[in-house]
Amino acid sequence: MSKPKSPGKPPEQATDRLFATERRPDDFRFDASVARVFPDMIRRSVPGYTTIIPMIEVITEQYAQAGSNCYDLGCSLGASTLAMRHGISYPDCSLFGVDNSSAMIERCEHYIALDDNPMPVTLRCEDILHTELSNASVTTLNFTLQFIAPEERSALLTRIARATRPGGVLILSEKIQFESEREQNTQTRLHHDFKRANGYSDLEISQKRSAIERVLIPETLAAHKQRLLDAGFDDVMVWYQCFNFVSMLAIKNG
Ligand SMILES: Nc1ncnc2c1ncn2[C@@H]1O[C@H](C[S@+](CC[C@H]([NH3+])C(=O)[O-])CC(=O)[O-])[C@@H](O)[C@H]1O
Ligand SMILES: O=C(O)C(=O)Cc1ccccc1
Repeated sequence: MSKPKSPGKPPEQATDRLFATERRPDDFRFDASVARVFPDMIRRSVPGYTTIIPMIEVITEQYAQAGSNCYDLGCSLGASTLAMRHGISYPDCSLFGVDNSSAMIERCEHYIALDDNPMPVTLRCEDILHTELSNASVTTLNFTLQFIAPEERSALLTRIARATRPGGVLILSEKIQFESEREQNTQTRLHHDFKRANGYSDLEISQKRSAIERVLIPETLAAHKQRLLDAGFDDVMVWYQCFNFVSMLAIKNG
C-alpha cells in the first residue's frame, strides 16, 4: 500500500448531511458513509482543525530525526499524514499511517497517491492498540485517543513513549472536558455556535451529539497531562486551543 503509485481519480467529496434528517440513535462509526463526507465533516465540526493540520507540518519539521519512524495513528483520510510527510526532510525516515477503518484507509490511499511529495507512506489497516511502534521521532494522535476506551489509553501512551527516541515527540489533539460545569457549558455552547455558523442545524447538532456520546469520551487537560507524564514523556505543553479542542506536545528529553 505504499507509494509510488499512479495518481488516480480524486475521491468524490460530499457535504456532510448524515444527521440532517431524523434517524435512529445508533452509535457513531467510521464507516463508508462517514468516510465519504469526512473532509467536510471534520472541517465544519472541529474548531481549529484547519489551523492544526499545517502546524503538524511545522512541528514535524522541528522534531523528525534522520533514520527514524514517524507515525500517524488514526490517520483517517491522511490529512495529518500528508502534513507530516511535507514536514519530514530526511529521505531515510519512514512514515506510517494507521487506521482500523477499511473505508478510511481505502480512500486515504487515493489522497496519498494524489499528493506529489516523493516520501513513501505505508498505510496499515490495524488497531492502533496493537500496531508495531519502534524508533519513533514524531507520532501524531490527531483527535484519535478520544475514541479509545479510557481504560486502554495509558497502555497505548506508554507504548508510544517507550518507542520514542530521546528528543522525539507525540502530538496529541483532543476534544476536552472542563473541571468547572460553568466553563463546560460555555465552551460547549461556543462549539455548537461554531457548528451552526458552519451550516449545521440544531437537529444535526443534537443528533450528532447523541451519536458520539458513548464513543467519543473527552477527559480534562489535567488528566491528559498527568497520564502523558506517567507514560514516560518528560514535558507536556498545550500549543493550541480553540474552545473545547486542544492540541498538546509531549516531549521526551534529548
Ligand atoms: N482503535 C483504533 N485503531 C485505529 N484507528 C482508530 C481506532 N479508533 C478510532 N480510529 C480512527 O481514528 C480516526 C479518528 S478521526 C482522525 C482525524 C485525522 N487524524 C485527521 O487529522 O484528519 C477524528 C475525528 O473523527 O474526530 C478515525 O478514522 C477512526 O477510524
Ligand atoms: O462533531 C462534533 O460535535 C465533534 O465533537 C467532533 C467530531 C468530528 C468528527 C467525528 C466525530 C466527532
